[in-house]
Amino acid sequence: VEYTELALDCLDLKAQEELLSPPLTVADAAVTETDLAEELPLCCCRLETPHSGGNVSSIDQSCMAMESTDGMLVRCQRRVTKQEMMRPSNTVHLLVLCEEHRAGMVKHHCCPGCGLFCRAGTFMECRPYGSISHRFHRDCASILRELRFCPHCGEDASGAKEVTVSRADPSPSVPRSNPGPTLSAVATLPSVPTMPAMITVGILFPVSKVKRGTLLQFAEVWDTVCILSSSFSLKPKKVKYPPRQLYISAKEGELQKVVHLLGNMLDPNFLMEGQNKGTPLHAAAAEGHQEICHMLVQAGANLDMFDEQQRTPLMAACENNNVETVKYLLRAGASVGHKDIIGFTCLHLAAKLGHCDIVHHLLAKASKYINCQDDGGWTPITWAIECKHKELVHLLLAKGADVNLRDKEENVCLHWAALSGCDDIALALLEAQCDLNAVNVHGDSALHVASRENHLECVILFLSRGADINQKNKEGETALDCCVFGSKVWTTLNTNKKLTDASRGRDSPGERLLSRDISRGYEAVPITCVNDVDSEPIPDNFKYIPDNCVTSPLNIDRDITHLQHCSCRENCSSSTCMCGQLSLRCWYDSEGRLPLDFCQREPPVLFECNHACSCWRTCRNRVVQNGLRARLQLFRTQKMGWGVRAMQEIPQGTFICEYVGEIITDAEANKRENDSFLFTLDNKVGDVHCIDARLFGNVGRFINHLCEPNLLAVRVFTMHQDLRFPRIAFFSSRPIKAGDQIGFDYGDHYWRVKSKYFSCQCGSLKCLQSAGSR
Ligand SMILES: C[S@@+](CC[C@H](N)C(=O)[O-])C[C@H]1O[C@@H](n2cnc3c(N)ncnc32)[C@H](O)[C@@H]1O
Repeated sequence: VEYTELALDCLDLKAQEELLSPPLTVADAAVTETDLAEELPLCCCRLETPHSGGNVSSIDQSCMAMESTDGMLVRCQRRVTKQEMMRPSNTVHLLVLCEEHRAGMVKHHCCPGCGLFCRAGTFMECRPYGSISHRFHRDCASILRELRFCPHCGEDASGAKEVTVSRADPSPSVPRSNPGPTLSAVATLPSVPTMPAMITVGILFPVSKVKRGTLLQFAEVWDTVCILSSSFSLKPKKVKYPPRQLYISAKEGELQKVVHLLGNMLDPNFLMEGQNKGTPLHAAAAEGHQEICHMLVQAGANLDMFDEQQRTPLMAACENNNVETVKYLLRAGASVGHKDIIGFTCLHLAAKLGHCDIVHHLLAKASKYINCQDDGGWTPITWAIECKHKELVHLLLAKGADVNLRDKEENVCLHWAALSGCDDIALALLEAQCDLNAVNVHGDSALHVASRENHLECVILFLSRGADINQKNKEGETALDCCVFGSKVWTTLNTNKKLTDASRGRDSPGERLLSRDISRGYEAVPITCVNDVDSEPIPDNFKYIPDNCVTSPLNIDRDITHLQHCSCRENCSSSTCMCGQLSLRCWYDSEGRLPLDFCQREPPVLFECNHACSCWRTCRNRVVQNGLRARLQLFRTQKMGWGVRAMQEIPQGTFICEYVGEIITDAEANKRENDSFLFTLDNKVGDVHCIDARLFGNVGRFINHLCEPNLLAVRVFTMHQDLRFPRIAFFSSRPIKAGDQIGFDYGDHYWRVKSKYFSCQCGSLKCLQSAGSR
């Protein structure tokens, strides 16, 4: 046997094709190239297929075997004597072989992964029956590793050893301790027409040499693979691969194989059984192979395909902290807001695992999901707290995470910090206005939780910030009752209780929490009720409702065909958005606020996008319909009965709440005895109607008149556009500080009527309606 090694730089691709394509193309064998692919990875080494006629003669036909010999690709040139065909792998056509290579097949010396004869070099060898050695390449076919059995005999491959076979003596094998470089079955071709018995046609090169760090253009790689694969007759569309191969190659990072398989029309959206029915894109994203992700996307992979857990490829990349892949998928348009089977978004996954960079990129792309709740009501920051990812907690706080959102058990973030015992996280949460006295469904405050968990630092922090030592949960237990008797926590709580009880006699009665949520969970954020003024109990002479209601029919026009609607395909914020040409003009900025120059003297009527629009439910022109988001508290005022105050800083233009009640006719309003909760829908169209919040209402019914108002009432239409019935929405007319009472101007007409009975108690130096000012 002679070997001729050729320098790579003398290759001429056209000559290569001419040289090798004709003898390696077995056109007549196509009929037998059937379902063998389905049977892989077990070999067909001893399966002979009679040639089905045609013009191949033993005189002019040379052997088609290809060998891998010490990293070189070598092709046999011997004459064949028998017209039987054999198939070493499903990656190659049926081959006519010389006697020596037929014998090699029978000995299982051909790798079923790539179809090369394992002549010399480093291979895996399985010896189930002592003498016969079954050879295959360790990294050649990922399917072999995946299935973990010898592709020749099906025996457990854990017994297989890596061996080095010398060129001179192919039979003895030596176990290797240090595996050599990974080989992939791709070769380049020579241009010299030398025809010895064996001819070297190129070198096998490691997959790792594939260009990294840049996204290869599909066409570039595809061309390369088409040319290279011609050496094996791997002509696109002629070989039938199992569809799962694409998933496996995508997972293994085999870029060129992926491109080749895509060229063979393997479905990029194939759902892989046993792998959560993920797609190849899931696999590549999970492993961080962004070049492969790109190839798959180019070939039509669905970016937002769900697996069995309803997770997308972006989620897989986030979970595995593959920052570059996440960035690629986001640029390609993957959706950030998808939820999996337990309500997790990408942000939840990244936050739970403490992947700061990923969270940062996700928020840069779509900050609106920062407070998205999973099926347990947990937001990304809840997970970050629970898992003690301090840096991430600070990042999420800086990006505006809401620390007072309640989970399904009505815990706020502080409860979870108390449970995890992270006092520095707890401190950051208190600085971010997390409610220290919030209680969950069990009536437990954060102090209860920290005491029960024996977290001394948290207990000290909460007490120093004024936590109520005497607050009882639903079992009637105080924090002191929850901790271990005699522990340091117990001593601390006990001392604090003695001091608190001793000072109680001197001080005025403290603030009483009358309700942790007057909306009974109907609003997205709870509205607490407190009284530190008198003994008045919580107002219970009305029914809290989140939306307007009727008690007799009013025939509101809800005909969908009567709705003005937009045709925007996106979120109504682009320069091409057509809403501006309709009454649906979007007034809201990217934060959902009215602009600073919004006309407060005569506010325009707002039309938000609706269900007849083409835009998404998440479009920018929807704020009031998304409901109350500001943190409010019902409190007992000194002179105006109940009032409402802000529990957070509120920038100008923010939607605060709606004035909700029973919609009635003007005639009905005139009949009603108590007019304290009437709001006239003075809309100048048809009959006049009012909203009466006396019997049915929301938090808006408790908002008092202020002569220096910080609220502005705006008429808004959302899901219907019957002009007789606008919704009344309050927006902040100036910045509001946490703790400030909120109020609007009841109007001169109101005070002309009411001043006979009482005067304004707003307490402002600029009060216009007090007894003294009239
Ligand atoms: C819509 S309710 C507001 C909630 C009310 N404070 C309560 O306790 O139910 C309106 C009533 O509140 C009282 N009120 C509101 N603003 C006031 C003000 N500036 N001065 C005095 N009373 C006021 C009046 O009794 C008025 O009829």
